[in-house]
Amino acid sequence: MEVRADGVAVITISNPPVNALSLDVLASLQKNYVEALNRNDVKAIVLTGAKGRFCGGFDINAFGNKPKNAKPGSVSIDFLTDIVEDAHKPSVAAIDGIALGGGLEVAMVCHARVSTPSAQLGLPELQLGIIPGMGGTQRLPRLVGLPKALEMMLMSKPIKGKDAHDLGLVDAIASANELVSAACSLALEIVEQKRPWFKSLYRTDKLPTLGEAKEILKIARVQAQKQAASVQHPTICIDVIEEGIVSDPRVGLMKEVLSGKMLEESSTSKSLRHVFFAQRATSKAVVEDILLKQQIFSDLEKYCRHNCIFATNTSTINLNLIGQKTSSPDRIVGAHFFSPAHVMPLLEIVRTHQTSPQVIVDLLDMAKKIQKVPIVAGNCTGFAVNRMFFPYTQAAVFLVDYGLDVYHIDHVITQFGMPMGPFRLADLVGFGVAIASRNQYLQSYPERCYNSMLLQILLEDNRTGESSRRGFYVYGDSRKASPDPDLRKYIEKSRTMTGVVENHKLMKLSDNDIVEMIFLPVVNEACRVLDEGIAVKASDLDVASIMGMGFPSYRGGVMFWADSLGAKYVYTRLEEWSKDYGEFFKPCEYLAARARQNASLAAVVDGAQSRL
Ligand SMILES: CCCCCCCCCCCCC[C@H](O)CC(=O)SCCNC(=O)CCNC(=O)[C@H](O)C(C)(C)COP(=O)(O)OP(=O)(O)OC[C@H]1O[C@@H](n2cnc3c(N)ncnc32)[C@H](O)[C@@H]1OP(=O)(O)O
Repeated sequence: MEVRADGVAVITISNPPVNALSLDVLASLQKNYVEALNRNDVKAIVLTGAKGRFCGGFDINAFGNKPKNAKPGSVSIDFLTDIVEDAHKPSVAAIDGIALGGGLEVAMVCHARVSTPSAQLGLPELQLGIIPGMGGTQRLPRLVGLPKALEMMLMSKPIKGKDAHDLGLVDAIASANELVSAACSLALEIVEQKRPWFKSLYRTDKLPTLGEAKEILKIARVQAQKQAASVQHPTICIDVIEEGIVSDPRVGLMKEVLSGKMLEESSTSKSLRHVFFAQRATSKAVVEDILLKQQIFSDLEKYCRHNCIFATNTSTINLNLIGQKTSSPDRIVGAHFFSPAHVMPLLEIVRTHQTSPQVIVDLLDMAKKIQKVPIVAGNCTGFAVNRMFFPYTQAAVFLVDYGLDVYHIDHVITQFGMPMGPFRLADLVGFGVAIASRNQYLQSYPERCYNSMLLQILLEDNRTGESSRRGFYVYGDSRKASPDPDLRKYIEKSRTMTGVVENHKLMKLSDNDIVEMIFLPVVNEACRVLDEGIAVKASDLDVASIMGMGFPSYRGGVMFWADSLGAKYVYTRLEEWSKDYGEFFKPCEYLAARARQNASLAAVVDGAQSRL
């Protein structure tokens, strides 16, 4: 929320890629609204969406995952109607891109709407086997008339902003650049009583007489029965609309809430929501299957132009293998996005020895166009970021195997500045992915992997991380991670299987020692990445660590931070630990050379030839 000098509070919904109303977003929207309504420096409110999209509706993932104790109507009635629509300050929706489902419903709760001409406005809930559940069944007929509202809802048919303006659903049209300022001006005109202050729920000027309404609804029922006899939600939608016209719009709101809750639990809605996501999954991450990828690139080569770039978002398959069935190795390149791709800014552009410089330059250009931060990496298991960070979790698990507490380690690493500790991250990534990646590194760098049984043991007991609500932590309804006392038995089993016993020296490590035992092996591997030419320069690895792994930017990135300790100090610590705990900590030659010359890790020094 931003409060402008003219007294308008602009609240922006931001939840890429479609600004869906997740439970967190709804809670945040309500919190910001209450704050705006209470602030003396706020006269009016404008609600808009980030990145050219107002809102794609309620978060479809949230269906079936709502808090068990959620009061029916808490959003539709208590918040949207009683707080927003009945507020003593006007709200205006500034709509660009999309206002669909709950997104349009929230816009209709506002006292006016400004839209770009091409925006899509609609209530497509029936495509998901449900009905609008934030007041749309009551407000849409009162804004566009009953016949048009029935068509938009029963056909799930959106309309464009310019048509919505003709219908009276939208009060003004503006270009994308002028949208928010136009909405602010309109809001202030309402405050100054230069424009009417409408509450959509109570408008009647667009409604037909009761008799006409009953006739229109009767015809709609017949059509709904003809078009979709095997499902009930279209008829229920008509019943809810009718309730609000025959009785009272607030009674209609409650009927909408209760009907929506019942439909949400129906097998029809569960099936249609599955189809919604399944349709989008068909175009997805082709699995990490080397033969399938080889075939795809071989087929693409037959049909694409001679200068078409063949990029793959692989994170573990050797690129040289992917292009094996093509005669265009110069056009094969890796484009490794970090999950979630629509949020994480980093893009690893991975070249083989045969990738042409032009392809690299073209991808660097594309990266900028899609607002990503590119780093160029060489082709090896894990490329640059995942390669240098593979010791991160392994070092943390090593410390747990030898007696340290999982939750204390996560706390220390979070205090150091990471967004979350290695064990919370492992839960988020999921143990299946973590084990698959570890096996790749075991295969490529066996001499310096620490191979614990802990993850495997947890996975075998169906503890897969956050997705199964049990990993290193346990997870409640709100995704809150809580320590799990049961974890101890898995750690004991892991120690027994690997013959490891608690180490009292390690158990006395200071917090700073814990940070260094986890991050200095990462620095060591980053030095190898530089030594092998996988990364072009140390500062690229600083950017990669910050943007790919969340390393604290105020420490300059992983290599800059290591330089603040000094190559000699880093070398000495690793050398000590390798004597006590093995090859996992053994410092590489690149680091040794710089320690000898007390040089920066970014420096090119004589006498330190790459072993490649
Ligand atoms: C505070 C505590 C409260 C507790 C109680 C809460 C009670 C609340 C009761 C609410 C009742 C329901 C209210 C409402 O009426 C119901 C709805 O709003 S249902 C949703 C309605 N909206 C839609 O149906 C729109 C669906 N989406 C689309 O049509 C298209 O995605 C699009 C928006 C037109 C964009 O199209 P494209 O650009 O082609 O992009 P994609 O389709 O590929 O989508 C991109 C990406 O986004 C994901 N996504 C899209 N829409 C949603 C969504 N609504 N929810 C979640 N995710 C969505 C889509 O899956 C893609 O994901 P990816 O494949 O990239 O992972």
